[in-house]
Amino acid sequence: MLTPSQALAQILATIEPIGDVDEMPLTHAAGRVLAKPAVSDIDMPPFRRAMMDGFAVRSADFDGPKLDDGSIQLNCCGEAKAGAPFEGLVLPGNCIEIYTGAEVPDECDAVVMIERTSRQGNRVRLLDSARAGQHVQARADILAEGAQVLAPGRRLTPVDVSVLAAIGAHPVSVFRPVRVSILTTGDELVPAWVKPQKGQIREGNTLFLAHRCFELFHEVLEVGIVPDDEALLERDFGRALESSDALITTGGVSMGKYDLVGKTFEKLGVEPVLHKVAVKPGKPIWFGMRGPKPVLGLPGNPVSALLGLEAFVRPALARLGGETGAGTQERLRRAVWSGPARDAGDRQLNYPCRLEQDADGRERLVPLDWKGSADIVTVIHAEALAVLPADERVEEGQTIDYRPLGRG
Ligand SMILES: Nc1nc2c(c(=O)[nH]1)N[C@H]1C(S)=C(S)[C@@H](COP(=O)(O)OP(=O)(O)OC[C@H]3O[C@@H](n4cnc5c(N)ncnc54)[C@H](O)[C@@H]3O)O[C@H]1N2
Ligand code: MOO
Repeated sequence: MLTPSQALAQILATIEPIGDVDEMPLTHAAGRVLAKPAVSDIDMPPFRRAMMDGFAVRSADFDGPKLDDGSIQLNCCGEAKAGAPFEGLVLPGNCIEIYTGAEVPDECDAVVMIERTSRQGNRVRLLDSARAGQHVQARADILAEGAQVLAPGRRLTPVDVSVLAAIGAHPVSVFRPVRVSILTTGDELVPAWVKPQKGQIREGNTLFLAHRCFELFHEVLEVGIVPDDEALLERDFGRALESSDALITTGGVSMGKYDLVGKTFEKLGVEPVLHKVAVKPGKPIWFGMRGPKPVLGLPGNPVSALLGLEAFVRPALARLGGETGAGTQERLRRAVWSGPARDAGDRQLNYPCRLEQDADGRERLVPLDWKGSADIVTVIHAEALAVLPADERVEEGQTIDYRPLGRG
């Protein structure tokens, strides 16, 4: 059986990005994936910029004779404010009043903060001597015109969008979002608003999966329950596959007589790539492709579906959507196992934990009292899934990987 890392590598190697590009106004660009390099059309700042309110001076003026208290006097010959530069020349012995963000005149090379000055009419006394460059930001100090700020494949954050505005990348070329359908199978399943009768359970997997897909900026087209009936499965999976870029299902992928999902996928022309991964929970995951469309059958147990989403579906959809960065990788961090020594068994064990910080600031994984892959209730309190490697024993105090749970 494949390890989770091997399975993910195979999934990522199989999926090609959709590649369709939209031109988006920056007001709607956060969460979308950049399709072309973002290059600055300006220097940042575009001119030498005052970083304090005060007086723009020629630092050489401070080399001359000083008053008894060490200060010097200059003549104030004008002002510059953000958006309204000083138009004249600042001759030796002169300064101008200047405000934060304003352009520093070419003749000046320093700004003295207003707090270190006193003024009477046009006579300004400067208590501190000025070092060349003081409180002046050089042109293009932050960024030069023509520099690439972001590479394609990046899912844009709110900070990115603010930078794209500053460099003139509006509208911005982004990949269109992935359209995904999410279906669950099982004759026992009823929706949240139905009181379960004998043998029935309320289903929540589709809601978890759909909300995670929203958080990950995908479009969710269809969400629903399909009974364990070959004809209905074929009809509903087939319809969802026609309209969507990817199909995610949950339930019906293990060995029982009514586990019809893999069989239905194959009837619909989905090419199988893998079935079963050495991971607990989540073992019977099914993955295949119909043309360019990934099809992922997750197990029905709710925590198995969660593991499948975090470990495989999240990176798979990120790749389909054109992402190239961390979103397409396994999301793993390191922390100290703070439970009793534990054997993982023959599959990688993903165990729900709280995350705590010890006195030294190190993160600790505190295992919850979890009842296995059907127990999603305990996972309410989990911030992480500790990753206990297959066929190994993890001792208390040992540093191991974990999968963070949460929005990212
Ligand atoms: N003989 C074997 N039996 C099982 C194996 C195996 O290898 N050999 N694998 C086990 C493992 S591991 C898992 S995980 C489960 C997965 O089973 P399925 O994917 O076929 O899921 P179902 O049988 O349809 O359902 C399992 C469980 O989850 C509940 N469920 C289903 N859908 C939902 C939903 N949308 N929301 C909430 N709960 C759901 C369902 O009622 C069942 O209780 O198979 C083992 N068996
Ligand atoms: O792999 Mo199953 O998901 O253990 O419960």
